[in-house]
Amino acid sequence: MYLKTLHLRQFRNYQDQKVEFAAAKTILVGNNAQGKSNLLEAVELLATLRSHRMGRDRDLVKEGESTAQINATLERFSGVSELTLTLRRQSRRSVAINGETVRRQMDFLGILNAVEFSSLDLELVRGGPDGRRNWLDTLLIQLEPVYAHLLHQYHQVLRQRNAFLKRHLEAPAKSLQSELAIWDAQLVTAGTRVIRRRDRAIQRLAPIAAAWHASISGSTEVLEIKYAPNISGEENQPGEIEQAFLGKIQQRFIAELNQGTTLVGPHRDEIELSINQTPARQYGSQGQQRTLVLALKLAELQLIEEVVKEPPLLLLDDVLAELDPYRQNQLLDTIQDRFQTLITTTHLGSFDSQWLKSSQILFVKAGEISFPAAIS
Ligand SMILES: Nc1ncnc2c1ncn2[C@@H]1O[C@H](COP(=O)(O)OP(=O)(O)OP(=O)(O)O)[C@@H](O)[C@H]1O
Repeated sequence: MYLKTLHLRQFRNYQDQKVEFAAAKTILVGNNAQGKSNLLEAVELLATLRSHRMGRDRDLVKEGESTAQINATLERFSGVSELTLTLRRQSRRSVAINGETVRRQMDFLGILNAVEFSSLDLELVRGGPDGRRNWLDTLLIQLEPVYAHLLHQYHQVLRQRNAFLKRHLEAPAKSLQSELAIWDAQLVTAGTRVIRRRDRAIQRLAPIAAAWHASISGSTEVLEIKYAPNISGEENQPGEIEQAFLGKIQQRFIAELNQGTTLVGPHRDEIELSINQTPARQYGSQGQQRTLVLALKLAELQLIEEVVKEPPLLLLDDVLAELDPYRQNQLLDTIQDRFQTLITTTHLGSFDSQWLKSSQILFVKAGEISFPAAIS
């Protein structure tokens, strides 16, 4: 797929900026805090309706304005689409395809696909499980857009069940059992859907990531990715997972009442990353952790391409300079011209001259983009 144009209006620090992408690779150059990452974030939002920076919609709208809009023209094998995302400071966002408002956000997802790779991704190894869940969920949304809806349903039930538990913190257990059973049933149904999809995604991703990892590390290290659901067990049939889920809720009933929160379910899942059978967080150097994250990102690219049958976009936010020349080349060789790639950097010095020649270079300064004459 190919992103032909992007138009940002009152988005972050952009007032009204159009960009035409004229090559498979675009390098955005500028000092810190000029708007390079903001532009990648706009593309990420079109792909997933999420931002890895976790901002609220009102943070995405330019200061002093009430509405922001991101427009894009995207070319796919099936034809050209115009995508529009409108963000509002005070009310809900809306999306449109070819000028027609789409009521269900999941119908908007899956048109533009992108893999984002930024220095924040190192937190996948070093940080807590919520970052890994979030990463997997964002990938799943692109692999099967209906997942966005399933996840939303689960979180809705979870919020309501938590509110119920909090309201009845001091109540005697017996008096709550029958009402709680209604929430339990909904939590189990919605949660099982999430668990099964996460499990399937990791099963597909893990061997691809392990192969990339072996190739980058020269086969000296073995990467293992394991889904460690909060509802553990060998079961993988929906009925069996539901049974195990309910059983665990019953076990933790008193603890949940005491703490006023839901202690069981996929909101507590973990995705374990290990190298040579040691948890990756403890394993090693920053370089090894970077190799792992690079392998994950290359696996995401490959898996999305396999599933959607078109190469997704790759968004590289200030990460090339952090990779050593060998890993840089590994990444650049993989990309070639197959994946349209947007790259941000503060300086062009670290780029291979061949690469620079075949790339479109844009300068970003204070929310404005200039298109310089070709660099020789
Ligand atoms: N809602 C907003 N309204 C106006 N300006 C904003 C808004 N959100 C962010 N900004 C501005 O955008 C700038 C940050 O841009 P961005 O994160 O894209 O930086 P960058 O060019 O990628 O630089 P770095 O190399 O530091 O990541 C900051 O100046 C910030 O004040």
